[in-house]
Amino acid sequence: MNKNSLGLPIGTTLDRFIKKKQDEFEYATGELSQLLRDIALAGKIINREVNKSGLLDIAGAYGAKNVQGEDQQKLDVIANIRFTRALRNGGQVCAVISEEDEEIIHLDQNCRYIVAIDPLDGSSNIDVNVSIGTIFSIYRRVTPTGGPVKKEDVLQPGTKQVAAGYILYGSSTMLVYTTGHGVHGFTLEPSLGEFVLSHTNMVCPEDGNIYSINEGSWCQFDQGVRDYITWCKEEGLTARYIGSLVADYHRNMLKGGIYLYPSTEKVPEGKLRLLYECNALAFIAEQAGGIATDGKQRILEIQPETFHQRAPLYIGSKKMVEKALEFCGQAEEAS
Ligand SMILES: O=P(O)(O)OC[C@H]1O[C@](O)(COP(=O)(O)O)[C@@H](O)[C@@H]1O
Ligand SMILES: [Mg+2]
Ligand SMILES: [Mg+2]
Repeated sequence: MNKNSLGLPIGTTLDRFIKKKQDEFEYATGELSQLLRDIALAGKIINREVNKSGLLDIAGAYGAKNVQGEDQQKLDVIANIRFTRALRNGGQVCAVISEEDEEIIHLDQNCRYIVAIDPLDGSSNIDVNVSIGTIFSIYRRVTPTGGPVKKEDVLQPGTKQVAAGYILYGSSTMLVYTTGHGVHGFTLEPSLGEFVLSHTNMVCPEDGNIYSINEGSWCQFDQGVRDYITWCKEEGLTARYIGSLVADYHRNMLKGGIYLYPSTEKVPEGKLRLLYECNALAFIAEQAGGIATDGKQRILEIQPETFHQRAPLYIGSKKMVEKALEFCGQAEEAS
């Protein structure tokens, strides 16, 4: 029987993989396994909606703004409802913090898992048929189960994540996650409706030649950032920017590259959200041998103060992020 590098048969489904991993942990209760399955199920449901996102009833703006002041797209709202419902029905989660909700969504306080989620990442690309995603972080609450979930349960540094990942709705649909024991990727086999193990022990190349940044913000960048981009051009590096964080990060993790969203005059604290964008990708990046920093410190070490706080993000291949920090570190120190 053909086996992959984990000794698992080719075509191993996510369910079987989760079960095998659970059996490796003597004290595993199965709760986290079930939660990962619930997220995968919600991902399949969203995938179905995304595939028809060009059709009238799904396309376009929802007509309301989220806590960030951004116009919500219909699919942002649909994805938020579907994920919250799947997590509620799954019965493993006591609270959710979502990009689309200002406050904590309280579920079953007898449960011990907290999920931070960006239900639909890359919203500006929904209606133009470009890859989009979902990003999730999982924590254990710090207050006792049975009692109300408190701010400190949600405002935990990224180092406390027990699992994190993303779903990429692209030419194929992939679920990529880590529980702190390597990064594995599963591709949705549409005819089976199953996520099948396709990428084991994903490693981000130490160096690469792709840089991803919205150069449209050039006039707002600090000199250090401008100098780094100029250096990338002089070195003949390739510019790639999809405008969906999940898709840009995924490509760069596979091929070697750096994604930067620095602080700018318009967004002095950065654009991307710490709890449900930066932390999850930082956990994945570090587990794949890459680096994730805000220009001053590891993203995972930032102590969150508010649910929707933002952070500058420099993430990707180790040598490339180190080079960027040579240019940009001072910029972030000064900001
Ligand atoms: O349009 P900009 O300023 O380049 O920002 C693009 C970035 O914003 C995001 O769309 C923010 O995420 P949401 O779509 O979830 O709000 C990222 O996916 C993307 O990398
Ligand atoms: Mg996002
Ligand atoms: Mg979003």
